[in-house]
Amino acid sequence: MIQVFENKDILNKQTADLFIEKAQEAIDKRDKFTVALTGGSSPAGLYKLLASSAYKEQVDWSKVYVFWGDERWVPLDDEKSNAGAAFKDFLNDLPIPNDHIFPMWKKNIEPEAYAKEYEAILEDHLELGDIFDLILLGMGDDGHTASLFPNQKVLNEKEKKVAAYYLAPQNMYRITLTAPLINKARKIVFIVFGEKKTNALYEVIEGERNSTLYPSQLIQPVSGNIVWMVDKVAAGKLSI
Ligand SMILES: O=C(O)[C@H](O)[C@@H](O)[C@H](O)[C@H](O)COP(=O)(O)O
Repeated sequence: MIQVFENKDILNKQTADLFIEKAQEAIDKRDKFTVALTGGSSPAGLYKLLASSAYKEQVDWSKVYVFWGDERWVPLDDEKSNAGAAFKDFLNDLPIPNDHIFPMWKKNIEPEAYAKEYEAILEDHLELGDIFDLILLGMGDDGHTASLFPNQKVLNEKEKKVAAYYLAPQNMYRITLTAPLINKARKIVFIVFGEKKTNALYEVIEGERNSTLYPSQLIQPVSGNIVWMVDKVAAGKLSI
């Protein structure tokens, strides 16, 4: 499903409402809510809203478990850290127990080894070992999502739930949930806005099927429960 909003502010508000709804539903049914956050700049507005007084009281944060969809392999105090940004944007302001928050980075360990450790963490906390209640995703202007970048071997990963690899064009390691794991989520929400995304969004949604070039095409949850929250500008080339 694609939902097009007039602007980024309305998009963020609707996404915050959806987040709250999914959190309440999961807590009512299973007494916990497991969410994977996205990095990059797209979620900042959403995160700030969730920590604002209008939203904060609507969730029992003590039952929330926070993971990430992907991470740049840098310490949390590095400005490139997805986890570091999320702490600043909202996690520091919410009463989530520290041992419910699982950044995809740890010191004194190699990224590949931590990917294995992260799989074990997921197995301990997710229902049936791999079902997230909600996964938030952004999309790059090249059509990547999480750290599933065009032309990378990780796109073919079928066994691992979490993979780490050296991303040569960025000269850094990336760690990411793999597409098969992401696709098991109960609900996937993409957040996409701005004119830099217009072309890639068109290719991903309506272009030829080519997930090597447009990895976001790999994201098709088994539940069928995916929603693209997009603004009018990003949706500019879509036929809807
Ligand atoms: O670590 C990352 O870079 C991401 O998680 C990545 O997949 C991001 O969501 C897109 O690149 C969109 O980035 P922006 O939100 O900055 O446009």
